[in-house]
Amino acid sequence: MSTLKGKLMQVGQNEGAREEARVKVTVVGVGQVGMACAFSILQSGIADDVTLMDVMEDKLKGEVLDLQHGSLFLKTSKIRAAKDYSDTAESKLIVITAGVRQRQGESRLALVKRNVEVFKHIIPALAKHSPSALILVVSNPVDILSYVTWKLSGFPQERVIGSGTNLDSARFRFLMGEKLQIHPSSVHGYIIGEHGDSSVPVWSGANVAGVNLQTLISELGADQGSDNWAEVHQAVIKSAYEVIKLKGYTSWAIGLSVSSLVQALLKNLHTVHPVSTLVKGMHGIEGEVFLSLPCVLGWSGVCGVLNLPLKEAETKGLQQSAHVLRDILKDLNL
Ligand SMILES: NC(=O)C1=CN([C@@H]2O[C@H](COP(=O)(O)OP(=O)(O)OC[C@H]3O[C@@H](n4cnc5c(N)ncnc54)[C@H](O)[C@@H]3O)[C@@H](O)[C@H]2O)C=CC1
Ligand SMILES: CC(=O)C(=O)O
Repeated sequence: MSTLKGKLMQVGQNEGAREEARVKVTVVGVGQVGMACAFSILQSGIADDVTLMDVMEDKLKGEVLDLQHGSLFLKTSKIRAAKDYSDTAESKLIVITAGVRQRQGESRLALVKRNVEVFKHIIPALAKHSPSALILVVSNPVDILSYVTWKLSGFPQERVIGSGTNLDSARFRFLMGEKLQIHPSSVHGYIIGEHGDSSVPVWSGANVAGVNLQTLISELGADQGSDNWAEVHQAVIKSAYEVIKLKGYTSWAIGLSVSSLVQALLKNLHTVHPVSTLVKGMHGIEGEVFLSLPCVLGWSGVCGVLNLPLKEAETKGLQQSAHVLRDILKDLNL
């Protein structure tokens, strides 16, 4: 007997093609950050298939259903829940947000032991089912967990990317913009190093429309500066602590920032973003460590790392950041 579908239309020969996603993105962890990332990625329309995964089955089911009910307003043909790792197979990009988050006043680095254990479970399985994927790590401490992901996946370094200081740099540009009353997209500046307390502001490169701000105020960023610009970096460091104190977690800004990275990667944009990558051999850093420097992002992952002409104090700050992270890495038994 003919089905309603059969009566409604001539079914094409390649009917199954809708099932074959060309660009599949898996988001692991459907907590506050995972859902903000998933929502921003869906809004961008960049993926044909967004697959979500979590150990909390009901929460996962509920989140996926809720998103599916919004399909009418989206341009992603498949939104699904992964029952097991095989459902994540053939992902082009995997965003990892699984794990615990900071409690009020807790540092990102304090999460390391708990989240490394989570990663030991999930990374080998994800890598097995999507051996050609790019992995974008968001869980904290993101620099440490990017290194852990690189080791556990066996992937080449360019395919493991940490969201790193992309968010810190967005906060930096927002805060500088507030002081100058200019939109953040027109205020340029990078935070490099650890996504966290030892991050380094590159004051020497801060500019608006190519006008280097340190040529206007040479002490820009120094404690004794006229406008107290040093407070801008302090505010960047305090941002997460402040938001966590007020609402319990951070989510929207990281979701938007991850979505912009996902677009750079999947659209092969070759745009430059401060993300966490293996920096061994750069700026006098000898050991294997992931931290953020401006990277060119495209279809193959990190396509290049910029050689920033840093001032001496900035290089020292970056080396100190590397030292903080190396100290933690040496205690991990991977
Ligand atoms: N890199 C960055 O800039 C930022 C990173 N984060 C980090 O993102 C992470 C997630 O934060 P939230 O979403 O707020 O936490 P959350 O507690 O709301 O969600 C975490 C989710 O991970 C899931 N999960 C735990 N173990 C899992 C496993 N083995 N497999 C699959 N899912 C698993 C949990 O069930 C939970 O749903 C934290 O580590 C947080 O510190 C948060 C904001 C910014
Ligand atoms: C929690 C965190 O890492 C952030 O919002 O920066």
